[in-house]
Amino acid sequence: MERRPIIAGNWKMNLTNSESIKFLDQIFQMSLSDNVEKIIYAPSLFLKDMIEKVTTSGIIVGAENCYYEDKGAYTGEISPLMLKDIDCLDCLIGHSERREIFKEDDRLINKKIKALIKHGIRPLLCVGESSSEKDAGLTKDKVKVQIESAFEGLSRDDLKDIIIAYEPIWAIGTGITPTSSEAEETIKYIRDVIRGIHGDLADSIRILYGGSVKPDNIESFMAEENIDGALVGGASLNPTSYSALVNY
Ligand SMILES: O=C[C@H](O)COP(=O)(O)O
Repeated sequence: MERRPIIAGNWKMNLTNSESIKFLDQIFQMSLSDNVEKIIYAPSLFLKDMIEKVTTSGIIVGAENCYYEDKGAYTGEISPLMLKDIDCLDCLIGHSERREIFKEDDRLINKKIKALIKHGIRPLLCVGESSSEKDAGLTKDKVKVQIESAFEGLSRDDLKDIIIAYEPIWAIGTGITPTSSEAEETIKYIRDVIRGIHGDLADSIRILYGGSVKPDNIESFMAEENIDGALVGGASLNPTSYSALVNY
């Protein structure tokens, strides 16, 4: 099945507001492939300005995180309702930095996915193993549990637009990556896990690879049958390298 590739940037806590606007001004001058879906997940503070600015550029702006309640006494959090109100219809969920530093577990991530879907916001769910889990041969067990817990209580129709990113934690920001065939093997396995839950949804769902993706290695990942794109941290912060990734 034909799946449109996605190149998604995750800016994390890096650029300032003025740098984010400068990034967009620069990228608007560059020619970007229409064959690729382009998403930038940005800090919540900049989302409204960025969404107003991207208009017809073909770039989608998403949030890096959100809470699962609509409103209430949750100091420091933002809700899916708030995202929807500013036309932010994409959100990263379960990034390993959220899981590790902010102690988010699979149950919380499942609640967040349900809340996003309820509001018509498309989640991009991150999964992946740590270095010690990899060394212990637990990669497949880990991603299976993460996918099954994230999908719990959700129908095939609920999940039709979800995007998955497989990000081995040991590859994030390290310059070390699995080979493209190792990433392909795990991503193919994730597709099989999805097939076990929701049948042929597995054929249409887009699964990205993330972890030290750069303009000089993107092609090898994109050449793999089951890898539908990349979730990129560091190399998405600069318009020149982000555009090189989009035009891989
Ligand atoms: O969400 C993106 C990933 O954490 C990858 O980050 P990186 O490209 O800087 O390794």
